[in-house]
Formats: sequence, C-alpha cells, structure tokens
Amino acid sequence: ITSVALVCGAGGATAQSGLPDTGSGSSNGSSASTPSYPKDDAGRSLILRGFNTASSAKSTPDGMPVFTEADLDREHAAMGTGFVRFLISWRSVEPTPGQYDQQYLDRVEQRVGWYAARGYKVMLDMHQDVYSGAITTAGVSTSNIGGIGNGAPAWATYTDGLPVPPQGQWELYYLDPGVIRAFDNFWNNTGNHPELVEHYANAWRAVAQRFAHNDAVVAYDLMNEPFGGSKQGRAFEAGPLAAMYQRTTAAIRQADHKTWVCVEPQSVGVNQGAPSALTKIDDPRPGGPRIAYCPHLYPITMDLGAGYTGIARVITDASVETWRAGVQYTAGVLGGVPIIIGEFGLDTTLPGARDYIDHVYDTARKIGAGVSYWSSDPGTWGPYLSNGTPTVLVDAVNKPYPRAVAGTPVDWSSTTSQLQLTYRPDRTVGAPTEIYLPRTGFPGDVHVTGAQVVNWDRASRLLTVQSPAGSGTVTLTVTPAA
Ligand SMILES: CN(C)c1ccc(C(=O)NC[C@H]2N[C@H](CO)[C@@H](O)[C@@H]2O)cc1
Repeated sequence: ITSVALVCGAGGATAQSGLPDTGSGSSNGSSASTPSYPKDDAGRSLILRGFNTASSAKSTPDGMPVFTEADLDREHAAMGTGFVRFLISWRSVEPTPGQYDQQYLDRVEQRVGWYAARGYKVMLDMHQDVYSGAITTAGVSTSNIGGIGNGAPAWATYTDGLPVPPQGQWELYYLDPGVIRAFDNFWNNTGNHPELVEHYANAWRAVAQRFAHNDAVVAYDLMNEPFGGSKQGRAFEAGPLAAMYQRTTAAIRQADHKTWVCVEPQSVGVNQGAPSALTKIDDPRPGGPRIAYCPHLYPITMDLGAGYTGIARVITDASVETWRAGVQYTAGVLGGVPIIIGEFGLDTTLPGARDYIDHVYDTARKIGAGVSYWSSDPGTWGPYLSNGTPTVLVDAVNKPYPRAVAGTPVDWSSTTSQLQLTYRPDRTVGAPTEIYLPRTGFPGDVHVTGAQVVNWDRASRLLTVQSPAGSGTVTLTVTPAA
C-alpha cells in the first residue's frame, strides 16, 4: 500500500464539479451546485447502492422475502452492495386494526441484522401494488394475500362492491372501478374513511418504535408507487398524498428522530419522466429535516421491451434526461433533499441492457443519488436466474464506488481500475471515508494519492482513507499498486 498525501490549501485546486446545477437551493445545507446525502451515525455522506429485496415478500404468509443469508453473502461478495430497499407490508404490520404484529417485526429485525452484520444500510419500503392482496375479481377476500395486489390488509380494503374485471396485464387492474374505489376510500376521496390514513400513519409509528435506534436502518419509504384513484397529478400529489406524508412523518417523529423519511411521487407518468407536483413535507425533528425524495425510473420504451438500441435508445435517453431534470426540481421543492432512486430495472436479456444499466448508474452518480435496483428476485430482471446463472447485472453493479464519505462529495468517477473522488472534508466527522474496490480491477495492493490510507481489507474489498489536514476540497485517486 502506498499513499501520498496531497494537502489542498484553502485556495487549493478547485475540484471540477461534474454535477449539474440542481437548482435546488435548500434549507438543509446542500448548495445549489452539489446534492445533499443521507448520513450515517458518524455523519458520513452515504452513496447507496443495492437491490430491492424482494418482490417475493408481497405474497408470502410470513411477509418475508424468499431470500436467505447465503443469498446476501453471494450478493455482497459478487457486487459489493451496501444498501437494500427491504419490502415490508401494512398487512403484515397491522393484520387487525390497531394490533401490531411484533413477531412479524421480529422477522424484519432479524433480516435487518443480516444486513447490519455486513455493513449494509437498510431502507424499509412499505410496499403496495394495486392496493391489496385482498382484492379479487370476485370481491374482497378475508385473506390479506393471494389476490390481485399487495400491501393493505383486508380490513382496510373497501371496493364498495364495484367490479374488478379480469385483466390480461396486472397494471391494468389499476383502472378497474373496484380498485379505484379502494384507493379513493384509503385517501378518503369519498369522505367515508378518514380512519384509514390514520391507521397507516400509526402502523408506520409502530415500525419506527422498533427501528428508531437501529443504526442500520437509515430510511423509511412511506408508500411504494402511490396511486391516487380518481385523483391524479397535482390534485392527488399536492392534496391527499402530501397530507398522508405529513401525517405519517409526524407519527414517525413521535418515535424516531433519526431515520430519513422518504417520499415518492405518484407512479403514473412520473416513473416515465413526467414532472411531479409533490409539495414540501415539513419534518419537525430537532436538528433539521431528514426528508429524502425517492422516485422510480421506468421509461416507456424500456417497459415496452424495445431494448436500448437504435431509435429506442435515443428516445430512452431523452426520457431519462427529462426524468432527471424533474427529479432534481422536485428534490429542490422538497428542500434540497437527498435523492434515492428506489427502483429501476429491466429484462437484462434485452438488446442494449448493459448499456442502459450503465447509463442509469452514471445518471445517479451525476445527481448524487442512491440506487436500489428492481429487484434481487431470481429471473431475467435480476442478478441471477433461478438456476443461479449470473446475468449481465452482476458485472454492471460490481464497480468501484465511495460508500461513505467523511464530508460532502463534489464529484466522483470510476472505471474498472481507478476511482477518483473530490469532496469537501467535514473535520467534525471522526470516521474515515470508505470505498468499495472490486477484486477484478484491484487484485492486489492499492496506490492512493490525495489521502492517507487507514486500512485496505482485501476480504471485504473496503478501503478506508483519512483526508489530509487543511481546508477546501480534496481529490483522492485510487489505482492498483504497480
Ligand atoms: C397504472 N399504474 C398505477 C402503474 C402501472 C405500472 C407500474 C409499474 O410498472 N411499476 C414499475 C415496477 N414497480 C413495481 C414494484 O414497486 C413492479 O412490480 C413494477 O415492475 C406502476 C403503476
């Protein structure tokens, strides 16, 4: 290991900012030219890279994903992830009104422990799709699982007897009258169920009471892909959605002042690049807000299976650029908050899939966003097929990246065998900056300029470095030792 400390004085070399102006002025310390980041308990800026784990949790009786500790070891060894968007469900948290299932939360806490033992950070995602697993084409079941959707418990599912005709594609169930009514009752668009959002907020408070002091849990994603029923766009996002977020944030803060509260826009249109009308959510926590913006990215061209080549690639790139601008705008509206891309994904066998994946991760890097890929489930969308064969995703994800920075990242970039990071050190942070380096590009010792090496753990692939004394920005570069 060799390291040469290059001290940048106050007027030291100005780091080129590879990040576009987010236009996000903010109340929480991020400047217009650099994004803000979630922090770990040591105060380090977190650059989150991981998977959604897992879709299988939507329908299991115990609410757990079909995912073992050995699966996590395989993921960690192969890709160096350090983050998970872990799916939980309202039907599991509150199976009967006002009764919270502590055995379910025990199971969640056990899985969180798997991740914590490997240095991961966890976002808990209160997942729903098409509202509830109690919705069937024959009416509302007493069972919380096995129906069309997932998420809400049967007791909170009111279709008011409206029809739910069979659909050839699951997405089209959102347009069925019974499904729209179930959402309209949840949001109290009907005026008949003001109690449901109250229950939802209190269910989140029960989760927060369990994880308020768990250092691995850094974020709560309040609702997956919200759908407004008969209210769409601004009428929904600036109305009942923002109101639920505000109510739920207040309930969480009664139990937990630490964890970031993540808010998503409506999925319809915004997943594909349309602007969101979400309005600012106030966070009463002492010490300043900890709100994050957690959009999903699914360009229509990719969903239509066009692949990422030719004109489809050109259209997709335009969609991603429009999506990026809209995401940075809304993050600014929310107060210059951190961005975590809660989902993006595709069929990895499509032509150009690897290039698309690289493009999304590069876009996330430029805007300082965390990423959780959809999803870790076996199959052509995920990192492994059902028989364990790796897809192109494994190599695409397994890249050098800074995981935790003792200051504010200004710019970073990496290739297979080099990582460069420019950041403004925060001298109040006692923990070192942590960088993941895959074996492929770094088979042996490393050479570091711009910082002092604290440790290079070739088993965990983690390099920790201390920034040199002095003020201003620091640029460090890591390459394999000659
Ligand atoms: C009509 N509506 C409201 C709709 C349609 C399609 C999606 C979707 O594909 N979402 C992308 C992925 N996200 C979920 C899990 O959160 C996955 O099942 C989808 O593939 C969402 C909403």
